[in-house]
Amino acid sequence: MTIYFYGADEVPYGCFSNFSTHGFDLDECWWPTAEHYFQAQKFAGTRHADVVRRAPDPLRAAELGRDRSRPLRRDWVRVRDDVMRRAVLAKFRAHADIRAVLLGTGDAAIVEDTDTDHYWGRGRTGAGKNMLGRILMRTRAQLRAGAEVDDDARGRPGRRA
Ligand SMILES: Nc1c(N[C@@H]2O[C@H](COP(=O)(O)O)[C@@H](O)[C@H]2O)[nH]c(=O)[nH]c1=O
Repeated sequence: MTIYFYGADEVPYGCFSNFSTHGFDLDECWWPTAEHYFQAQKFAGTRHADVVRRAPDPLRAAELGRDRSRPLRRDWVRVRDDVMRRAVLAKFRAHADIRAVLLGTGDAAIVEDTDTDHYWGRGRTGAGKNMLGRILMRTRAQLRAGAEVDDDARGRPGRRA
């Protein structure tokens, strides 16, 4: 089975979108959405990162992050997947309700269903890299493994893969 998502308002999988309003603490700051965190990291270490963090909504954060009149950090292409992994993990760690939605997808494939993004999503042809979907699936596996560790720590038998 494959789960497709895109719009943040879709039920039940809109919470997989980086535009969903599920904030979290990371790097000693509060981030209103994963999109705010992701876009701000393009300018990490500069004042503009904080401008992006304080954007009124994720769409504005994305606009600010995509504004190429501001220089991107030089290592962006190398670090962007890790930035996205950290954002997605922090988001799902912070919210039990959406963590349950993610864990409830079992082993289904998760795909960001966008025509326009061939890297984070499936892209126009469907052959896109789907990095956001892949990161969600990896996060799901990490959260599942973490739950097993917690079970063990409380002396209960943990499920093992
Ligand atoms: N969901 C969603 C988008 N997609 C998001 O855009 C981000 C990639 O940005 P960039 O690497 O700057 O092109 C990433 O979080 C991807 O999931 N873009 C939008 O304009 N609207 C939207 O509703």
